[in-house]
Amino acid sequence: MTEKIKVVITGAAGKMGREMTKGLLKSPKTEVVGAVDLVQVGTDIGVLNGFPPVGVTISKDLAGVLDRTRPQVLVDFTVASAALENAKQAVLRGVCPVIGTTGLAGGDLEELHILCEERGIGAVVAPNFSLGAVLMMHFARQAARYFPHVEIIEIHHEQKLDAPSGTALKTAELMAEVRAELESTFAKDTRPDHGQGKKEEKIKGVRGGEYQGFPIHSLRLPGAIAHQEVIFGGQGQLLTIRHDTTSREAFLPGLLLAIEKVLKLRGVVYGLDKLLEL
Ligand SMILES: NC(=O)C1=CN([C@@H]2O[C@H](COP(=O)(O)OP(=O)(O)OC[C@H]3O[C@@H](n4cnc5c(N)ncnc54)[C@H](OP(=O)(O)O)[C@@H]3O)[C@@H](O)[C@H]2O)C=CC1
Ligand SMILES: O=C(O)C1=N[C@H](C(=O)O)C[C@H](O)C1
Repeated sequence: MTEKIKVVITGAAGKMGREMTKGLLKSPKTEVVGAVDLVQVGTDIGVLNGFPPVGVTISKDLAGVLDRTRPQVLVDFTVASAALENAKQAVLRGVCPVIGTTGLAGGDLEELHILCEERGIGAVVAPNFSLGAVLMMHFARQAARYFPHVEIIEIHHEQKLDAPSGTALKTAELMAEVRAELESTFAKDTRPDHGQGKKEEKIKGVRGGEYQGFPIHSLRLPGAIAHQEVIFGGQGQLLTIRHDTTSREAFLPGLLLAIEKVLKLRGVVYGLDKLLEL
C-alpha cells in the first residue's frame, strides 16, 4: 500500500478550510497532520467537522506546526495577505505549497517560483479547483478565438473578501493569450467600445472593471457560492458559458489531484488546467 501524503492546512477553520479538511480526512490518499488558523485555536479538526476527535488541533503557529509534523504538502485557504508568507515558510522547509487562496499579486507568484526552483520543489497555485470551472475557462479561451466581444460576470457569496474573483482574473488571462490572434482575425471596428467615443458611463463603474482588455462585473450576494458567466456577443447571437458551484465539495477532487501532482513538480504551476489533459 502506498503511504498517505502528509498535509498541513492553513485557514483550517474557514469555509474552504473546513470543507477541504473534511475531504482530506476521509481520503485514503492523505493524512492531515496539522491545521492552522487564527480562530478556533485548540479545537480538534475532527470535532470541528462533525467527526470523532482525530488528535490534530488548530494552532496559530504555522512554523511550529511545520517543524513538529514535517508534512510533504501545505494546503492554503487563507487570505491574500497571508498566503505568500505561509508558502515561503513551507518552501524553506522543503514542503510543497498548494495554494487555493486568491488575490495574490503577480509578483508573489514570481517570488514563490524563484524560491521553489532554488529549493528544487514544486508549488501549485490554483484560483479554482473545480473541474467544471476549469472547463468553463478552457471553453472561454476557445470561444475568444472567434468572438472578439466578451464580458465576464462573476457572482459570489457576500463574505468574499477579494473582487474580482481569482477565477475571473484567470479567465481573462486565458482569453488574453489568444488575443494576439484576435488582432489579426477581426477588423478593429468590430472590437468592443468600453465607454469611449459617444458612449457615456452615467454611473461610475457601471460598465464593470477592465482587466487585460476584458470587462469584469463582480456581484456579491447571500445565497450564492461561486458562479461565473462568460458572455460572448456576435452578429445576431450571444454565447454564454456558465458554471455554478452549488457546494464546496466541488473543489475536493481538484485539490486532491494538486496534492498528488505537486510532489513531482519543480517551480510554480499556476492553474489546475496545467495539471489536466485538456
Ligand atoms: N482555489 C479554489 O478553488 C478556491 C479558493 N477560494 C479562496 O480561498 C480563500 C479562503 O476562502 P474562504 O474559506 O471562503 O474564506 P474564510 O474567510 O471562510 O476562511 C479563511 C480563514 O483563514 C484564516 N486566516 C487568515 N489569515 C490567516 C493566517 N495568516 N494563517 C492562518 N489562517 C488565517 C481566517 O481567519 P480570520 O477569519 O480570523 O481572518 C479564516 O478562518 C479565499 O481567497 C478564496 O477566494 C475559495 C474557494 C475555492
Ligand atoms: O471565495 C470563494 O468562494 C471562491 N474563490 C475562488 C475565486 O476567487 O475564484 C474560487 C471560487 O470562485 C470560490
